Amino acid sequence: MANLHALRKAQKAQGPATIMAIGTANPPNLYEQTTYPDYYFRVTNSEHKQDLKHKFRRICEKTMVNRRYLYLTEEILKERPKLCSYMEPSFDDRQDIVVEEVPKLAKEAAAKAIKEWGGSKSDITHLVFCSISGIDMPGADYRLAKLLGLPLSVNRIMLYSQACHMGAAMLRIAKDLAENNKGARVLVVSCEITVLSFRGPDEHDFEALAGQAGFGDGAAAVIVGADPIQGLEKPIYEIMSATQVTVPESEKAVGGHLREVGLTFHFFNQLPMIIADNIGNSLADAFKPLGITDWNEVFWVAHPGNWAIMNAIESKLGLHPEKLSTARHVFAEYGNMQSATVYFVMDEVRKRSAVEGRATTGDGLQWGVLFGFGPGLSIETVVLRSVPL
Ligand SMILES: CC(C)(COP(=O)(O)OP(=O)(O)OC[C@H]1O[C@@H](n2cnc3c(N)ncnc32)[C@H](O)[C@@H]1OP(=O)(O)O)[C@@H](O)C(=O)NCCC(=O)NCCSC(=O)CC(=O)O
Repeated sequence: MANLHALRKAQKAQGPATIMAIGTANPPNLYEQTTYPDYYFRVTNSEHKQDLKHKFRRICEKTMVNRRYLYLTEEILKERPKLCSYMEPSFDDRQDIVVEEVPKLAKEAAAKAIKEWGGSKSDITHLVFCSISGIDMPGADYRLAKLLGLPLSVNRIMLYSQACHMGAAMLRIAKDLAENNKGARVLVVSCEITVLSFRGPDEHDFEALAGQAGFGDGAAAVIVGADPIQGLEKPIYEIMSATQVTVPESEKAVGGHLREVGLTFHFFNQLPMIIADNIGNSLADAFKPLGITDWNEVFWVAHPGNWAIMNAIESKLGLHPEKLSTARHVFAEYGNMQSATVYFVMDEVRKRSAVEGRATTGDGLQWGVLFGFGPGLSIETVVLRSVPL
């Protein structure tokens, strides 16, 4: 028994899971929000719906998004006109694109993370990959591992058809992998492109229209491992805890359905209040062991969702405006890239901290919260510890 105990102890890492690199990527096509209504109504052959176009312009302005990167272009849409209809069966056309393109964009982000990490690809032991799009066999994880040239021994996990909370949820998974497998180096990748949900406008479907106005395409990757090798690996944040909670009776608050017409999307207008009303309990539970009860004492890496959600959280928790300013900046510059967004925010927080001469990677503070939410309603709360700069 004593030997077994020693064996099990030797299998585990000593220190906490640590984020050692962050990489991000977007498709090359940049769309300014001011001209997007003209583009969108032209490519979807909807110019005759002028009233709806004016409404869409107002919705675009209300999002507070300035610009977004999207994989789809006018040329691609001309080749695949079914994507421009409101509800024509079009799944095969969409699937042909996402199966190929999701791993490719993911590779760009992953390659940047691996470069920053500085280790060898052969030392990557686990790959955790999420995308709403691209269900296939073998999956996008297999394609990504092949594109990157990862060892055949890499342990792969593919998470399809999840949404915005998965950026935080994958850190929860990576933490368990890194801390329970000594020497593990986990490549965590998220890639979201909106090809499944792009569709033409319909005056009776506000939720689809709001989706067209707010979602953007992006990929992000992080490397997670415990016990960084001194002189070789540079910690950015330690992951102290990671938990998920499901808000009861809230499954209709936000979600989607994969159908012949692609991915449909729905949300409640009350979503901001539902999130703001429930996040306080998650924060209290997460920070109780540290004795922290003032949410302005921690740095924030929040999934933005939309502007109203950030307003509701800020007001309910009494947050100072700078706490969500990086989340707002990322949302304004890229839109809601679903599960990838929170990694863009994390990348921006550590870069801004360095540029502004802060003492730590977390705006000069020691403790921080990385927060995600998505269909369920699932709330993910990750406690981060910054490192000195
Ligand atoms: C689209 C919005 C910017 C609109 O902002 P506001 O609601 O403040 O603006 P507003 O009230 O003036 O509404 C703008 C126009 O839309 C109309 N409108 C608003 N709500 C409506 C509804 N439910 N049904 C029909 N029309 C509606 C208004 O009448 C108005 O039209 P008119 O101008 O004609 O009077 C916002 O609702 C928004 O950000 N929605 C995004 C939703 C979203 O993407 N959520 C995803 C987060 S989910 C996530 O991140 C997690 C995940 O995906 O898992």
